Amino acid sequence: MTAASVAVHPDAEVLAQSVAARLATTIIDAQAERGEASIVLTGGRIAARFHSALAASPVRHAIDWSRVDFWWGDERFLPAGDPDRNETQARESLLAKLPVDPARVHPMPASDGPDGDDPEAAAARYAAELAAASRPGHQQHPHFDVVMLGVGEDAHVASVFPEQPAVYENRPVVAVRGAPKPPPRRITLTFPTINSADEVWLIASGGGKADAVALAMSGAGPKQAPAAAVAGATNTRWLLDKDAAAALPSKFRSLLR
Ligand SMILES: O=C(O)[C@H](O)[C@@H](O)[C@H](O)[C@H](O)COP(=O)(O)O
Repeated sequence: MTAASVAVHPDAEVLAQSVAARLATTIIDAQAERGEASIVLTGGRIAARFHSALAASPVRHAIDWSRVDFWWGDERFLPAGDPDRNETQARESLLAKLPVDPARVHPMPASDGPDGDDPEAAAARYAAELAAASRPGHQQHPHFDVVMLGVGEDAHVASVFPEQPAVYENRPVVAVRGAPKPPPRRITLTFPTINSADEVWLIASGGGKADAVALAMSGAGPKQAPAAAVAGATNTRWLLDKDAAAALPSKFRSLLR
């Protein structure tokens, strides 16, 4: 597992702008090397902020958005278009503002989709979509340049919550029932899929995340702190604002970016 780096930003707005810039550069570099990029989006409030920052940034014009694949790390199992779906929020804050290729936007199925109100079938469908896009030698999922993850107050990432079955899963995508963060039914990538990415970014803002960040960085196990169990093949980055870093040892808090 790669060693994690920590970047601490003065406030949520600077964090959002910094993540947007880092995401743009990651996509630009991937396209320079391979002609395309593949990123995994997350949900939540800080994600909405860095999506909006990227959508408004002049650097967005340096990217061929038609050659970016967009996947999701998790989704709330709700009807298509529901305002609480991560897909809905990502389309509003980012995708609708960019010339993306609709065929390269891969939302997780909705509860009124082809499998109806069956999250297990929907998870299996997404696993099949990931497998269909897989690269040689990696039968279950495509290459991901970066998986972005918000961090919950309980140290969950995606929809892998402490003490829940998804923590132990080896299947690439699973249904979640009884999630402590509403809505209770979700679909989520699991650790093996998340950790196949070149980079994994854990992005947290606000004092409410300080204990979760400190717990995850203090050597807690995946059952207690799922955020402790994710790592990129090349880089793992904690991208924080000062408030979210407040419970870390002081050496980290001095890493102001
Ligand atoms: O579906 C979800 O709820 C998200 O994917 C979830 O993992 C989120 O990223 C964290 O809970 C942080 O959310 P906030 O940034 O809003 O605190």
